[in-house]
Amino acid sequence: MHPNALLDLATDLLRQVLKLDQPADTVVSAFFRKHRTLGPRERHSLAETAYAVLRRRLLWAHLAQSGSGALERRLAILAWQGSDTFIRGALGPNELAWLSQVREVDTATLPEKVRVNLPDWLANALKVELGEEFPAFVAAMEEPAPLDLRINTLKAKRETVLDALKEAGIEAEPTPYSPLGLRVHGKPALQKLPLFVQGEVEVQDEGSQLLALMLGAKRGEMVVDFCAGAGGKTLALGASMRNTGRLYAFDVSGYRLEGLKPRLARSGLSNVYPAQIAHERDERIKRLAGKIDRVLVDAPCSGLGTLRRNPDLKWRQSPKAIDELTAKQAAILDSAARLLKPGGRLVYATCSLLSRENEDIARAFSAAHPDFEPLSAAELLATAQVEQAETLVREGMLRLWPHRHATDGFFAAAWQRKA
Ligand SMILES: C[S@@+](CC[C@H](N)C(=O)[O-])C[C@H]1O[C@@H](n2cnc3c(N)ncnc32)[C@H](O)[C@@H]1O
Repeated sequence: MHPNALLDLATDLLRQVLKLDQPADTVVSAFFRKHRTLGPRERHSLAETAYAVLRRRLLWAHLAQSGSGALERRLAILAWQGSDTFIRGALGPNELAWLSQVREVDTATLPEKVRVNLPDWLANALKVELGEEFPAFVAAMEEPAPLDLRINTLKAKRETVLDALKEAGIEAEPTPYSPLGLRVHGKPALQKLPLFVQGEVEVQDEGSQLLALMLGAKRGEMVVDFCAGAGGKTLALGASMRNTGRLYAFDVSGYRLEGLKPRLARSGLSNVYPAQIAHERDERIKRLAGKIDRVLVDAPCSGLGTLRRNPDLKWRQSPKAIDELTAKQAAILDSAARLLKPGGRLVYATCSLLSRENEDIARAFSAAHPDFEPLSAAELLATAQVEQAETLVREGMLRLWPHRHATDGFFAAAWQRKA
């Protein structure tokens, strides 16, 4: 495709993505469905350019002020993710001169807000969380998230998968904390590899693997994954139960649960019972009250721990949305806790970075439920063979950060229901 035509498409895509009324990946997928003739390289440049703009939106918007023409076109030029020679082929003499001039700007001299690329409410909250680590966090948000795999222990061992990947020309290494994880170098296509098709591995961030390990689900138990979604953690729990017992995968979204089906088929698990519930107080929950050994609440949250993958979230979330989420999180945790038998284990988890969605919810739950004893995350993780477990924990709760642990941002707290 001629550079001009591709830049026009990038401009059009950015116009849609920057409405921020839908998740960026939804907008990008719909755009590619509409433009079916685009090749893989062109898709890659368009999608990566859109994400690059979202990641550093305030910086690009600041630099774009000096140019002329459609704002989205200027943003696409500045953030272009593809060959420089190619994009220059789309520019007229004025744009070329402008681009050279903008590239001379020393970004270190720009105002802080433009350098951190976060809305004020979020930057302020994260400064409180992180103190002097805030700049390291900001820098980490500009790095791509790694590609991690979880070994399906029903079907394979980490060493054999590592060898098979090597044979396929894919480099990987064991993840530093999860005993079930591999971190793959680069972004190779894995979907067609026999070990993926046959369910020996699943793509799962190392942090997500650690949450499932904290639940410690065992053979023959009754376990509930209360907010199962497309089942990332369900699959890990089912394997940890050695495909025995009963694992209920609940979610209010039938659409998300549908996504679990092909993954379940690959995994070889037959102990999983997916069920759509109407809300957290559904009849089904009442029927199972007091009967369950372990419950994971992977609560709906702001998702801010996944900003490297979903940079649009920082512009789409708001303090008001967080207020609504925290009310929901508390209600779900409260209801899910009723499921537990005496002696049973409850884990509350999010992929949020904000204490409002994390420690505050956990502390309020502890205060309102003296019959639930808080458990030490470090001890639970160490028991699950997690290396350096104590470095993953703050005040007894799991707290993972992209800049510290190279995982997505995650939180988890655990309790035991008193006998
Ligand atoms: C963080 S996502 C779950 C991700 C999933 N556990 C995984 O590992 O792939 C949160 C899920 O909670 C679901 N959810 C929202 N409200 C709920 C409720 N009241 N009861 C149960 N699930 C709910 C959402 O549909 C969403 O799938």
